[in-house]
Parts: sequence; structure tokens; C-alpha cells
Amino acid sequence: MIIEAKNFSHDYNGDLALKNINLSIKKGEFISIIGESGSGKTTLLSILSTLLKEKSGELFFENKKYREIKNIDKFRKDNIGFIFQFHYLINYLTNAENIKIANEKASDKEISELFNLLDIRELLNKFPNEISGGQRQRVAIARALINKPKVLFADEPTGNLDSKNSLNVFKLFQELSKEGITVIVATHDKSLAQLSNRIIEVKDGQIQ
Ligand SMILES: Nc1ncnc2c1ncn2[C@@H]1O[C@H](COP(=O)(O)OP(=O)(O)OP(=O)(O)O)[C@@H](O)[C@H]1O
Repeated sequence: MIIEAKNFSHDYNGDLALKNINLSIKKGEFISIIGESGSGKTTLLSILSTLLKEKSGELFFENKKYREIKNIDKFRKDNIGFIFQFHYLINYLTNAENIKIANEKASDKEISELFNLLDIRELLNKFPNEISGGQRQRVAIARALINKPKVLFADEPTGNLDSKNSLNVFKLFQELSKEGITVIVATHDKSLAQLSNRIIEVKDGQIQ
């Protein structure tokens, strides 16, 4: 297992947001987390990805307790990629430069190979505000992949995209998981979720 969660819960100022979550995630799995607004998807993703600390219970990343990770920034940089609904690209840097700031050691060759893989090679030297929303999200995915993460977390990555681009992003996730990257996506879209290996439904802070 790459991630194991044992009976963890989380509250915000006493209001329970997640209750007794047990979860085992295999390396290379592509998982969709679905549920209504406010059900706890973002909280679940944030805790699994170490952005938020659980209030009780225990989580393990490759059998190591989250609580025992000493340098959390290094841990994230070495293991985890993030994609959000908004791309957070910097408009006054080219797309290639946006990737460089995520990994200053990345060579031009590595960056162009990654853009080839994502089928956006013609976008390398363009600026984020010169390309479409779907293309921007692909550049954001490139930025998340440049550090070769073991797990890619995406929170509503297709929330701003039309159906064609949304489908393309999910197909890309399928390809990444086939290459051994674990992909965990929160989405409102039940039909896109069908493209993953496993759907986890969250309701009122509990896994159904
Ligand atoms: N920072 C916060 N402070 C207080 N309460 C919060 C905070 N973040 C989330 N909550 C509450 O925790 C619960 C779960 O929220 P969460 O954002 O995880 O749900 P979600 O399923 O991702 O919702 P959405 O689909 O609308 O993004 C909700 O009741 C929400 O109001």
C-alpha cells in the first residue's frame, strides 16, 4: 500500500468534518472521491496529502507514520504533486519558466519531454494568458509532475473546464496511473469518476 489510513477523524473548531476514515490505497491506483458539496472531499484530500493534520487516528505513507515525517516540505517535494481547480500559474513567466520554479534543477530537456508526454509541446514558450483553460490545466499538471511524485492529488481539477477538456484530463490521469503514479482526484462529476479504478463516496464526513 502506498497510503493507509486507520480510523482517523477531523473537526474544524469542534464541528466534525470527517469521521472514522479507514482507507487503503495501492500504488498506481486511480481513485475518484465523490460527494456533495460540504461532504468532506477537500478535507479528506488535504489530510491524505499532508496539507492538513488529522485530529485523531493514524495515517501511513509507504508504512511510515505521517506524524513521524520530520521534514514535511521535503517529503511533499519528493513524493506528492498537487493540482487545484485554479491553475495558479504565473502569467508573466512562460509555461516552461512556470515549471522551472517548481523544480529549479529541471533541465530544458526534461521539461520539453514532459510537455511532449502531455501533448503540449507547442506551449513551452507561451505565457499562461495566451493559451486556453484546458491547456493551462495541462501545464499545471506538468508542473505537478516535474518532481516525479509518487502520488498526484487533484481537487476539482476540471471545475473550470468544458466537457471535452475535462475528459482529456481524466484520460491523462488514466495514463499516469498506468505508469505507476497513484492518482487521487476529488470531483463532482460522477461520469468522469467512472474512468478511475475506484470511486470513494463521502457523505456527511463518512466513506459510504
Ligand atoms: N477551514 C475550515 N474551517 C471551518 N470549517 C470548514 C473548513 N473547511 C471545511 N469546513 C467544513 O467541513 C465540512 C467539509 O468541507 P469540505 O470542504 O471538506 O467539503 P467538500 O466535499 O470538499 O465540499 P465542496 O465540494 O463544496 O468543495 C463542511 O461542513 C465545511 O463547512
